Amino acid sequence: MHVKHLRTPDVVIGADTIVSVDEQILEKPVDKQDAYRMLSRLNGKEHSVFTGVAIVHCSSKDNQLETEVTDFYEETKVKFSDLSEELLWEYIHSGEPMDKAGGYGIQALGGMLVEYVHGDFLNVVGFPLNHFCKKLAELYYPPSKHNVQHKKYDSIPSVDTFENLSDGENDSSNFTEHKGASKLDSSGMCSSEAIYNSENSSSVRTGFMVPLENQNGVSESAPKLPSKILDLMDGFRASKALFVASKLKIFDNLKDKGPLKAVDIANEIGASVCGTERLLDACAALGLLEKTPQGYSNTDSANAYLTSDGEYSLHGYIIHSNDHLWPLFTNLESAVKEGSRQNHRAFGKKADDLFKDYYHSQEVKQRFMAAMHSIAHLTARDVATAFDLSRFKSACDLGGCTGALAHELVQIYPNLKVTVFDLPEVIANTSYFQPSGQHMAPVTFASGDFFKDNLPEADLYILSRVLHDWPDEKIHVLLSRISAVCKPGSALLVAEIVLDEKKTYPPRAVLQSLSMTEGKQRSGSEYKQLLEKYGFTNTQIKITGNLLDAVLCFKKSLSP
Ligand SMILES: C[S@@+](CC[C@H](N)C(=O)[O-])C[C@H]1O[C@@H](n2cnc3c(N)ncnc32)[C@H](O)[C@@H]1O
Repeated sequence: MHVKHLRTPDVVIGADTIVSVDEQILEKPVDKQDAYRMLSRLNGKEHSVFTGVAIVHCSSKDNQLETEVTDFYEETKVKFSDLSEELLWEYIHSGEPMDKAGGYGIQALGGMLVEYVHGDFLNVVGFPLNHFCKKLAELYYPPSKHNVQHKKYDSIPSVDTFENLSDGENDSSNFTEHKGASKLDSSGMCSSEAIYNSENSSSVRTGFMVPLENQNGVSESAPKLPSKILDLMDGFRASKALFVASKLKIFDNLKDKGPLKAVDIANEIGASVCGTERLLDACAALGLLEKTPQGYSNTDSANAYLTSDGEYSLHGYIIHSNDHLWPLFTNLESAVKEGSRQNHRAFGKKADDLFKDYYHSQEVKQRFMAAMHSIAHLTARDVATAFDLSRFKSACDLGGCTGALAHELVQIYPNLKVTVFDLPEVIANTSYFQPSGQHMAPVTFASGDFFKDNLPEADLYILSRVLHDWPDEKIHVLLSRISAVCKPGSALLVAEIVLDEKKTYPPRAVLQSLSMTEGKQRSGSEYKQLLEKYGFTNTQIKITGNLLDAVLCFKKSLSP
């Protein structure tokens, strides 16, 4: 403007907004699938919306442009409720997500996805007006350092118009009483006011927050609460409350019932009334239960995921987390110091083979299988549809456990026959997990050891949550054996959490690694490299937005 139109603007304002979840930035989706990936990441979780703003104050001196830049950002926390696939897709089909950071617009249809907003709503819309006004006021009316009494505002400061701010006639030593202050107070919009007493004049002005400085010039404004750190500090209490409520079958007892009083639930589960009441309140505080004067009841999420017979129940995995992972994680310090698994400390004996350890007792085995089943069932649809597998006629799910993925595959691809291959002690216990009322013919179960025994013939092999468990030598044996039986053009589908290239996302995978199995989690390029070593090419990676991602690769044709 200065050069082209020979006019110097007073001020230029730039702003842009991003959405961030689990330390990742979500920009605008490039297509519907990308919008789905973003919205699935936000589903049921709290995320942050940041807007960065730059205010460039311009002036010209001797025809030279002079600029002074002030920048700031505003963060607002937004939580999505637990949303169904149908709702997400309906929202995506509305077309609204496409030009919006994070794939939603809170001011329109996207508002229905949001459970709560902590902070400035307008910041989520795209511009943090309140913070901006405060900044403008600071810039144009810097407060005197002396005698500043400070009180905090809850609401928008009383700036009549922006013209008032930019007229340049007022300065910090020449405040006049601002009529808006009492108007706002009486209407209840502002909870308090800031009062400045300069040496020469006593005047009242409202409009912006100024940190009070003590005699040493040190700011005494309250520090910003580190909410993420505080949440992590409390995380273990919340996890344990969920585990114990699941173990005591609180969610099962409340299923399909009206609100129940603590005393009734305590009687049902054979626990103390005072202890039960505290646990129920903790579950209500964590959003797992509803509490009303009539008593406690399950939330929709608790009915769907926390009851032991819910279709997508996570009960199995929660019990595994309580009984197996929790004792291991309480020995994390030793695990880190020694660089090894801590089964001997947690369970009193060393684990030579991860699975022998799980399968040494019927109870532990069933618990482990239920845990695997709950995650496999929840992820099976997304893994099965990550790629079009309709060209394959037969598949073999190696280490396929209860057959949850196999059953989903045959539903989606009716021409596919799937064999689930697992250790004999697992195959002997799969009947409990089979879906009822389905035509079962296309899924068969075969027992064997994939390191030693003949692998069933198939034109698609599957390794779901297998590779991350084993050290490189074992992976070498397994992939060499699969590669040897795989005909050119046949494929291998790997289902794992695929790490980003920095290997810090998603945190779930990085935290799983702390269990110190001899295996490891890998990034997309690491999977590609590993699979290429065993003759698999054309590797495609699909980040599903679910708990497991998918990698598909094809056996290279023999060179002529
Ligand atoms: C982490 S679980 C994953 C189960 C299932 N694929 C899923 O994604 O839910 C690993 C599976 O590999 C099986 N497994 C371990 N060692 C095996 C072996 N030597 N031969 C065949 N299966 C094995 C285990 O019994 C278990 O079912």
